[in-house]
Amino acid sequence: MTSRTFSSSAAEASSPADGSTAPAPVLVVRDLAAHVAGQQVVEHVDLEVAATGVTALLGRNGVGKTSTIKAVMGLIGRSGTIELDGEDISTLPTFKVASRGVAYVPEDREVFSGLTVAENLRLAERRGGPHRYDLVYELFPELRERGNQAAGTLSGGQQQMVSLARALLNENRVLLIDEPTKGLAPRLVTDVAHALARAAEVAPVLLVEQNLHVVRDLAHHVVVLTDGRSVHHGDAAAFLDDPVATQRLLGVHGGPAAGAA
Ligand SMILES: Nc1ncnc2c1ncn2[C@@H]1O[C@H](COP(=O)(O)OP(=O)(O)OP(=O)(O)O)[C@@H](O)[C@H]1O
Repeated sequence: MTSRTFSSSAAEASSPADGSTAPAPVLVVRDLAAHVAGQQVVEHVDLEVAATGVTALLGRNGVGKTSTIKAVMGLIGRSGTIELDGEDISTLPTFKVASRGVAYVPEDREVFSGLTVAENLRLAERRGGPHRYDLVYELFPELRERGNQAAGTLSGGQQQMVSLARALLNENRVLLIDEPTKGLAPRLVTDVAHALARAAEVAPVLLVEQNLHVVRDLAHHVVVLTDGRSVHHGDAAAFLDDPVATQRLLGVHGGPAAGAA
């Protein structure tokens, strides 16, 4: 059933085949806690995003995956340690976290619907550049063709492309991407997964994703949350191949043919 149909390169990129030591993780989070409207939504999360490739952040609905990403971005109140390339960013406001090179692709795309595709991209340009329009249009040629179209009139998949393109436009140290295939038709899931694989060649990715086919194809490492706590870290394939662990932690029967959650 499952096959490496999108691209296996991202999943394999971060595996040092020669036995050499893996490079230091780009993002290290320790003892993260976060709250929204007086409610604690993240209790204790430790995670590392590998220096290359895709690290997947997994868990059942409502366990705190999105809140973890928002806490890293400083979008919700947080405590704990967050280091980017060894530098503490845990007290920085969101605009400074972003300007240090942490890109966020939110779950609901959040394009400016009244603006054109081109204007959405222009708005994302970070001062000083460089701006990688070549990469963006190579990955998403449709966005060039639809440059004058209002983003709100795009399909869900096309809006996802705009959202990913905004993150890829600038040189970032790490991409935090929240459920990019959510609600997309199977063909578009494949397209977005292709784009994610290419994105991971440009910058390491922390990916929240419910579709385990996509996780299997893209991710090298997984971090699994339960009730606001990180409870498992490790090799993605080993985790997905363990039906007991996937059943217990994700509520789906895993195993070598693990499918969508
Ligand atoms: N603005 C908010 N106000 C109150 N509770 C919130 C708010 N945002 C999130 N929560 C709660 O925090 C918990 C974690 O939510 P979060 O969206 O981080 O989970 P998730 O793992 O990303 O879920 P899903 O997979 O369903 O997107 C949930 O119980 C949710 O109801």
